[in-house]
Amino acid sequence: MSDVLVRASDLKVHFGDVRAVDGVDLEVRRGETLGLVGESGCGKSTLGNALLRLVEPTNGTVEFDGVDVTAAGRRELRALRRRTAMIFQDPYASLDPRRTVAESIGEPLAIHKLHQGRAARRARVGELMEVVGLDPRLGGRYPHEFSGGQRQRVGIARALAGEPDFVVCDEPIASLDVSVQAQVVNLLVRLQRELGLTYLFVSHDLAAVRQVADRVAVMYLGRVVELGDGASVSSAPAHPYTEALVSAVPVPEPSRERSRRRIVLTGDVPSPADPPSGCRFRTRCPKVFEPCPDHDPVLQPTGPEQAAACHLHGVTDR
Ligand SMILES: Nc1ncnc2c1ncn2[C@@H]1O[C@H](COP(=O)(O)OP(=O)(O)OP(=O)(O)O)[C@@H](O)[C@H]1O
Repeated sequence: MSDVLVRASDLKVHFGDVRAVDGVDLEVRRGETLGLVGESGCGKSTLGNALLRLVEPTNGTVEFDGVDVTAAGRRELRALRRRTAMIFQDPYASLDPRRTVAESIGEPLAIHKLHQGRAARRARVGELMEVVGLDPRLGGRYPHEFSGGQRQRVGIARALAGEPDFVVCDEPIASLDVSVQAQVVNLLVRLQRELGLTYLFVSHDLAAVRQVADRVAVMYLGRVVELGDGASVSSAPAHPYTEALVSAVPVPEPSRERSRRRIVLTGDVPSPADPPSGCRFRTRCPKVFEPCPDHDPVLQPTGPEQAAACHLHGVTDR
């Protein structure tokens, strides 16, 4: 069995002129949490959706457990739907307000024909609620009767209903009160351990990603510019963009925090409809050198478990 569960190869998703994902090669390993960070609009959600084939790629392939899902027929796609799930940023928007939470959690069971029959389904919904720390007796209530953290637990229970292997967590704590963020993160970590899940954890917040991720992929304008184990990426970033992201994260110790040097990127993020020629970070890069070669760099190893797409790390062409 390969240790890679999901593999994207030269994946592109364009919406008209907008190159939301523009040539991504990425592997998600079985049982890991791969963090995906980058500024708003860099293509994180689109990449997550494309890995689950919720959007059609413009180019490239996605393999799930060795099967090319971009070429999958209906049966294979149905199997993929069952083995994958998504946890959304805003459970309020992703849950149907007119359905009880038990109905919402039970819906994937009906879709995937699991635990058939009323009693079996009811029992399974109760079990799922318990797994995420909700009292099953609250199953008859509606989403608006729950707090934000509880609603996210409902969203997680719904995601787990099909017994997925791979879960894309798209900013799962961004809309929650700070006080409950840690509880939801701890729940996700516990569920991963207990159920052997593989996560893609999408966030604009490097500090949040660092807490949960084994490895981190950094995205900029539709491409992965750095990939590595969490410790290396955050303590010795190899790409100038990652360096800027790392420098923006506050340090808990006051003495180190006082001497923290922030790298403030100047200039606007270019439009994904018209990315700069050559390296697409060059218009904002503090380390741009003249002349950076005029093609887009590809990921090059910079350490045992680290790679960066930057001309500082050797010049290669695709
Ligand atoms: N369905 C769509 N149709 C057209 N453009 C889209 C669509 N979905 C996303 N985009 C555009 O693609 C680019 C990438 O968006 P995406 O939501 O993937 O980024 P993101 O990094 O997840 O940002 P955020 O954190 O704000 O969600 C943006 O310019 C966005 O406007």
